[in-house]
Amino acid sequence: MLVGVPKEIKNNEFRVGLTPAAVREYVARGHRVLVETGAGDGIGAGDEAYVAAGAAIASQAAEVFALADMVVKVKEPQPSEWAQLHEGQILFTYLHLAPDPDQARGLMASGVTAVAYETVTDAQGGLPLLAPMSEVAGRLSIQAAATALQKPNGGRGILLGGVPGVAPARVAVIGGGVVGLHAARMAAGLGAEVTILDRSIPRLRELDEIFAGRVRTRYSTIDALEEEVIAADAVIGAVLIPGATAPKLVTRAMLPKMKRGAVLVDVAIDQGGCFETSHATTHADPTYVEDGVIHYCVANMPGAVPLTSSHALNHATLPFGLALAGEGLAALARDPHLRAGLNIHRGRVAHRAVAEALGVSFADPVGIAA
Ligand SMILES: NC(=O)C1=CN([C@@H]2O[C@H](COP(=O)(O)OP(=O)(O)OC[C@H]3O[C@@H](n4cnc5c(N)ncnc54)[C@H](O)[C@@H]3O)[C@@H](O)[C@H]2O)C=CC1
Ligand SMILES: CC(=O)C(=O)O
Ligand SMILES: [Mg+2]
Repeated sequence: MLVGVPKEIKNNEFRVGLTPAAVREYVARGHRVLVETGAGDGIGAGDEAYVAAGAAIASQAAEVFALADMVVKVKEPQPSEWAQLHEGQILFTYLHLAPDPDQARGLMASGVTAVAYETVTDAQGGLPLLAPMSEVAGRLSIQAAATALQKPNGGRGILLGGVPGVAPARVAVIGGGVVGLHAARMAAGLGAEVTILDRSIPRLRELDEIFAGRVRTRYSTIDALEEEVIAADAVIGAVLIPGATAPKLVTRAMLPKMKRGAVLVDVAIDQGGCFETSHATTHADPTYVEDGVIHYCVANMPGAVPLTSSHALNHATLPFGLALAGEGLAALARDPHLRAGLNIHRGRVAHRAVAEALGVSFADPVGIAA
């Protein structure tokens, strides 16, 4: 198969779909890889590193989109990229279609078979291609909160860990999955007073074991959520219902009750956000203020640390990408976990939760290679 890697074009997105080490794995299995010039610049991997790994270099993205049997990216295709995808081609990348009907229409019109990293599953009920970036974003969310809380940045002027004799900041983490765990770990590590809210009792039990009393856990009723949000200096939004639009858990009506200069970090913004007042921002202009509360809603947080993120992402995507390259659509027929990643096929939405969120009919992907 010819595997194509265009340079990412989303605002301040410095990750790359395949690292040189991943390219070498594809080439070792007899695939050809075509990489757009400069695609690896953000991780310090120049064209020469890709050539050494066995790739050919394309001078323009158009060449990659025209020739590739499978396009491997990081972020959802931007409008200029939808137009270049075509029938018979596989797209393997993050999509986050539920809150993005325009992209869904663009991909359906292109005829591409689009496999979304974020809905690929594993036998343990996890999301193995979302997890590494959730680890990164969870950890980054506390760096973002700490920065926003500084007075010159418009925040309350509180240090997350406090100092001896002065109370630390309070951090509420809504959703105790991968993002929530890593956010809580960083916040607790810096000395903050942390509460994690979740609706899964088994997960709250696990978190209680992991943190051994260092972090509080609370079942997320409306009451508990309101209490924690109002008391918090920083709130991290980290809920997920796979494929679906995020539930709006912090309402506009709660904001006036919050502390002035508190910060909301909506990591779930890529699924539409879990705060009613969230709208997506970019690394170029990451925050805005509503009702005296700072909002940080960057949808590609890991793009800010591309060295860490690109390697972590490639480690997770590699076996699935190799299966797609080796077997084509038959890999989707064989592996139900990879098939769970299928979002668009033959102009139809092939993921039930995505179809429900978009209000379109669902085309069952079973028997896809037939
Ligand atoms: N902004 C960014 O750059 C990035 C965003 N993300 C996003 O972060 C979000 C969280 O991802 P993960 O932690 O990997 O998901 P996860 O599936 O590991 O965890 C989600 C947690 O939310 C809980 N939950 C669901 N509904 C809830 C509710 N109503 N109240 C309380 N808890 C609830 C679940 O029980 C689960 O423990 C996703 O939307 C993901 O796409 C992930 C990486 C980067
Ligand atoms: C998960 C995701 O959307 C990201 O890493 O940008
Ligand atoms: Mg995202």
